This record gives sequence, structure tokens and C-alpha cells, in this order.
Amino acid sequence: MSTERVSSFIDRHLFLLSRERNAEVERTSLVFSNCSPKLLEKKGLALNGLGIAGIRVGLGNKTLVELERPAAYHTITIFPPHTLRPGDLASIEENVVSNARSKKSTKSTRTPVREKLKPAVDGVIYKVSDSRITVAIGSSHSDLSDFEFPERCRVLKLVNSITYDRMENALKQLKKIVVSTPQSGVVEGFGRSRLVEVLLGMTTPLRVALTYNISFLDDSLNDSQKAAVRFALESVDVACIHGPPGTGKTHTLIEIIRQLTSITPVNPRPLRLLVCGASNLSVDNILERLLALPIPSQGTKLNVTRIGHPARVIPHQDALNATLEAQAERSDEAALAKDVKNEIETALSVLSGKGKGGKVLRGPERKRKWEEVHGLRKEYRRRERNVGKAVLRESQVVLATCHSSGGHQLRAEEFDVVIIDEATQALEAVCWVPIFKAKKLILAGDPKQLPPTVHSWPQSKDIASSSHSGTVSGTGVQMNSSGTASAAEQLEGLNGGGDDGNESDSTETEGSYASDAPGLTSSRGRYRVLTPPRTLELTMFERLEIMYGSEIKCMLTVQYRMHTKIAEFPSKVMYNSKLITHPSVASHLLLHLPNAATTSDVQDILENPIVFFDTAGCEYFERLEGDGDESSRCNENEATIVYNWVATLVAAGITPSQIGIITPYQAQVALLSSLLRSCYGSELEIGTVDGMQGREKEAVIISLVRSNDKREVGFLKDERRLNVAMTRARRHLCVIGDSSTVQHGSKYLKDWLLWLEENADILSAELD
Ligand SMILES: Nc1ncnc2c1ncn2[C@@H]1O[C@H](COP(=O)(O)OP(=O)(O)OP(=O)(O)O)[C@@H](O)[C@H]1O
Repeated sequence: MSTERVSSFIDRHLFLLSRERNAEVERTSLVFSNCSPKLLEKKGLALNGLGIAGIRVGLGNKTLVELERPAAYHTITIFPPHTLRPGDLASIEENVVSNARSKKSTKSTRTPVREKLKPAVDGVIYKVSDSRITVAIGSSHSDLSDFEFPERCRVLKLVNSITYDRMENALKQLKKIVVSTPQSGVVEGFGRSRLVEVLLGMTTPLRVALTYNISFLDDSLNDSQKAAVRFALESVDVACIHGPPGTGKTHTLIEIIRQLTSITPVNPRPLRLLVCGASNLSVDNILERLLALPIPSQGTKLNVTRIGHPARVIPHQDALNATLEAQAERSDEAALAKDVKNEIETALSVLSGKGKGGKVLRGPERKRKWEEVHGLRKEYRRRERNVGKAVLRESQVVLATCHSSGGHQLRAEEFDVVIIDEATQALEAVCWVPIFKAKKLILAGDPKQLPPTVHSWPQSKDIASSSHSGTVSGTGVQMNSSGTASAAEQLEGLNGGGDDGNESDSTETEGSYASDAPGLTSSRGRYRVLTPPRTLELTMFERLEIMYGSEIKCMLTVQYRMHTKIAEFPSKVMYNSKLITHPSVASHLLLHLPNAATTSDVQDILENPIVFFDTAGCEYFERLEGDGDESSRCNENEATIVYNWVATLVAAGITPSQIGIITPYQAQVALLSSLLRSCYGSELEIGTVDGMQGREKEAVIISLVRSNDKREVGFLKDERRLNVAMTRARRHLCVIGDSSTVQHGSKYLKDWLLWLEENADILSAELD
């Protein structure tokens, strides 16, 4: 494999990333520059007219600023609807009424995302309640010293451009070590390792057959899960675990972690692992399961540390206790720093006018106090850094999002294996951030569910002008109406469309798993050359499958979520009929829930796994809401059918928390919320598909929305989106849609509607 090819691949990635960054910056700055503070609040991006309710130090020397709507300025102290959530980057600014802005941008966002008023300070949202919001400001934040906490503030949501910086740096480092160090061979450490070469198609992946019987620590594992554990252990460089919905992907990863951290015939010492996820949620999901493991009869409890801003960690005590900050705080050395922390807190109360006597410091007195805080912080940080290093030294499993694994805490840390969960929802570039730290990689995910969110799409001129081999341009890859090309389409585009889309470089394409070294499996698989991606939607997981074939992955095949009927269509169409249903859920119905009503009039409803309200011919047409980029679609009549069906289920004893409503359009979510919230509260979940990935409900109602004369189906064309929607239901799935419109969207949609006609209970969609 020539380094030119690797170079093209990385350049294309960098090009796509910079365009994605620009798209995001553009979107946000457009909003910020065009909107008055009032409009920003209306759009849910800001909370105006706030007052400081308190300032304290917590979460590992972070300054926690609590803000609320003072009763003096607001008749209602409850916040208006907003999108500020724990973990979001946010800025506290002086509240202004006018639209005027200074030209100065802040350091921490690094890119000119917005022009911000001074004084301002950036932080991470830690807690949000109906009437109070807490922002955690990093201890090292230099802006804090200038910030005088004005009487009236506002909190503004920010774009996180540090993520882009880290991805770009990872790719640039990759280029440096591969292209500037052209000699092949294994270089350990943060350089050109065997793993890096395998991931770039420069060396073939190896599998070493285990010569002993694995003693599984979790005896509930099914055969496909056991096979996946074995596969992960036998893979020398990289293993992909394909986990369709409800197949126990996390369950399997936990066993893999336990095996790798145990002493086995091939591991004379427990290995050290870095476990990453595409999101904080996926990391915390694994963290919680690891913390719940029993202490082994021989040996000690697994030493686990969670890296990440405590504001972004799930607010459960055990999980918070596992954070690096909390562990550092509990250590002996940290106790010595406590006094310094108290002094910082006292000084901060004085600065916010809440100290003894309530006097507000001004002028030189105020400056002196800030200098004092600065000095104290420096000292505190010095002590804290040493404590952090000591904690990490003891940690066998370190957990972080891919992005936060690039932070300063792990800068010099090395691991034996890096595991990335939800890898099919992570951009390839963000996966490279942790990869340099290990010698082996395990990816888990499902390429048949939602890909990472991408805002920028290639135009033909981008493809022609970006520096990569000519295989992508002119392949005629069709984008669907939501702008997404499926992996299959991308594969077609990347490899010229044919099954044996080999390129001219036959010595490179004719690769195989090595079979000549002793102990290696002899499975042979052709692999294609490294080709620049068409879009950022192509994940590393999918790319490896494209390069090395299905032998690079192992699929979990037994699902523990859906009734057989609900699983039938997705299994057949998305998973080649390989997804089978575990007997424990195969015939479970709403009827079997302990809270289900037992009266005979509701039995029909409760024993039906799939119902379909076909609105064809009813003329329940969709409506376009809003204009321009922000337009979305809703369908009032479908919303009424949803409303009625929820009422029917609730009358049959099903609780609102057991029901989920999924629809592809935000405007339909808003319409349904306005209809249903007042009756059923927030227990009843209503959301778009994106928010429901990884979730499940006993009963799921899908409102397809699209109904028009032009037979346009928009988002519905995306098979992965629909696959996620229809695989969330455990016992009951209700679909509402207009078959006369939807069936024209794609073959997939047509097949699904035919399948529904044959297998669902078709109910009348006529409204009285
Ligand atoms: N071997 C098993 N025996 C019994 N139950 C299992 C087994 N494996 C998984 N499950 C159950 O299946 C459900 C899904 O498991 P898990 O959360 O690990 O799956 P997942 O693949 O990570 O989920 P998702 O589809 O949301 O990505 C859980 O309720 C889990 O307890």
C-alpha cells in the first residue's frame, strides 16, 4: 500500500471535517448574528434576565455558578422552554436588551462561532431544573478573573469546536506517523503501530486461535455472545462486534472487559483497557454495569475510572464516585488541598458580594482578591494533577468518550486495548483520538442503525477538487432526499459498484488473513484498498467491513427485546434473517404485563403485537410548518389517531411510561406534545428517531406523517432511521401512515407496507 493512498485518505477526511466544522459554525453564527437575545431565548438557545443565586466550588475545583430568574424581574420564575442540557457548553454573559455586539470573540471556543459581549465566561452546564441552572466553570479558566458577575446575566448555548480540533489533530498525527515514517514494521508507543497499519490497510489483520477453553464469567451468555467474546480475544489487532437491536452488545462487551482484565493462559497479567463510547450515555451505560459486577471470589474488584467533566457524567452516586475528580478528591493528598479549596470559596463569595457584610469589592481591592484566587487555584491545580496521575496509575479500566480521551489527563497514558462502543455512531476521525493509545482495537455497533449526524454534504465539485484517487467522482452515487447515502450506496460509490470492485493495484487488493504463521486461523478474505470516504457518514466500522469483508466482524444473533412478529421484518430485510428471537420474549404481549387490564373488551388490543392504521384514501394530508431551513412537517389527523390509540392503550391498563411515540419530524413531535403532554405528563415519551436509538418501550406508536399527492417521502427513505423506529417496541407496535404515498418511496418501504398488510391487524383510520 503506497503512502500516497494513505495521504489521500487522510486529506479527504481533513477536507470533509473542515467543511463540517464550517457548516456548524455557519449555522450557529447565523443564528447568533441574526437573532436578538429575545429571539435566541424563544429558539431555546438562551435564558435571559437571570440573577446569581450562588457560587461554590465543587466537582474537582470547578466553580459552580447557580442562576435563576429573580422574582424582582419576572412574574414567573420558571424558565421558558429551552434546549440547554447538562453537558452542553454555555456562556454566562451580561444580559443585554439590544442587539448590539462587540467584535471580540472568546478564546475557549477557538473559532469565531459568535461575537460575544464582554464580560462573559464559558463553562459546562452541570444541572438544570425548572427554575435554576448551574454552570460549571473550569478552574483554569482565565476569563473568570475578568468576569464581574453582573446583576443581570444570561446563559447562552455554545458550539463545541474543541471536538473538531481534537479530530483534526488526531488525523494530522496519523499522517505524520504514517507518511513521514514510511518504513514498515512495528513501532510501539504512540507511533506507527501494527494496529495503525491494519486500520489503514497496510498490513493484514491477524487472528490467533485460542488453544484453551474460555471460562466465561457470565454464564447467561448465549452462543453468539460467547462466539463474539472468543472472536474479540482471538483478534490480534482489530475486532468488530455487530450488535443488532436488543442482542446484548453491552452485555457482551462487559464479558470481553472481564476476560481481558483477568489472568488467562494467554494473559499472564491483566490487561489495561481504555473503554470509549461515542456519547456520554454509552460510556455511563458500561460504567454502571461494571460497577454493579460482583467482587470476584479470587482477586479484587476491578479498578475503574471515568474521565470526563463531572457535569456530563450520569448523576448517580456510584458513577460520580468513579470519576477521576471524585477519586482524586478522596485521596490523602487531596485532603491537604481542601484548605486551599475553602480559601478559594471564601474569596469567591466575597467577590460575588455574598461574603461577610455583603460588601461588593470594587477597583484595586477587587483586583487584589482575584489575584489571590488565581494564586490559590494554581496551587490547588498542582496538587490535583499529581493526585490525578496517581489515581490513573492504579486504574485497570479507564472510561471516556472518544473525544475526552484526547484530554490532558490521558496525554501520557498507554493501554493494551481500546474498546469503542456505539462505533457506528462515531465519526471515523473521533475514533482515531483514543486509537493511538493502544495496540488493539475492539469496535461495537450496528451499521444498520443511525449513522453519525453530519451537517455538510458533498457537492460534485467538492469531490472532484479534494485530493484523493478518482474512484469516488463520477460513480453516480445517489443521495436520498434526506441527503444520506447508505453504506451500501457508499460502498458502491467507493468501489466502482461491482461486487469485485478491485482496483488496479492487484498485489494490494489480493490480501488475506495471514495463514502461514503457526496458530493463525486460515480464513481467507479479499480486502480492498483504502479509499477516501465520500462522506463523513462512513464510519470506521463500516469501512473496515468494506476493506476486509465480513471476517473482520462477528454478529450477535439473538435478540431479547421484540415479540417474534415485531422482529420479523427487520430481521429479514436488514439482517439477512439472521436475527433470531430469544424464547423468553418470543411471544410476550401487552396482555402479559402485570398492569394490563383483564376485562374482555380490551383483550383484542392487548394481544395484538402489530397494528396498522392505513390512512390511504382518507386525504389526511401532511402540512409544512415553518419556512426555509427550519421547516418541518406535521399531520394533524395522524396526531389525532395517535391521541386516540394512546387513550385506548391507557384505558387497557398500559401506563404512559410504557408507551413511546416516534415520528421522523420535529413539527409532529411538537404537535403531539401539545396534544398529549397535558393528559399524560412527561412519562409518555414523544421523540424523533434520533433520540430513541438504544431505547426500548413496551408499546411504540410510529407516526409516518408523509401523505401527499406528489408521493414524496423525505426522511422515510432512510432505511436505518426506520429500522431504529420499528425495533424499539417490545410487545406492541402501532404504525400510522398513508400507504398510497409511502409505498412509492423505496423498495424497502414498499416491502414493509406489503409485509404490514399481510401481518398486521389493519385498523380503520377513519375519524369520526
Ligand atoms: N445472554 C443474555 N441472557 C439474558 N438476557 C440478556 C442476555 N444478553 C442480553 N440480555 C438482555 O437483553 C437486553 C439488551 O441487552 P443490552 O442492553 O446489553 O443490549 P444492547 O445490544 O447493548 O442494546 P441496544 O439494542 O439498545 O444497543 C437487556 O435487557 C439484557 O439484560
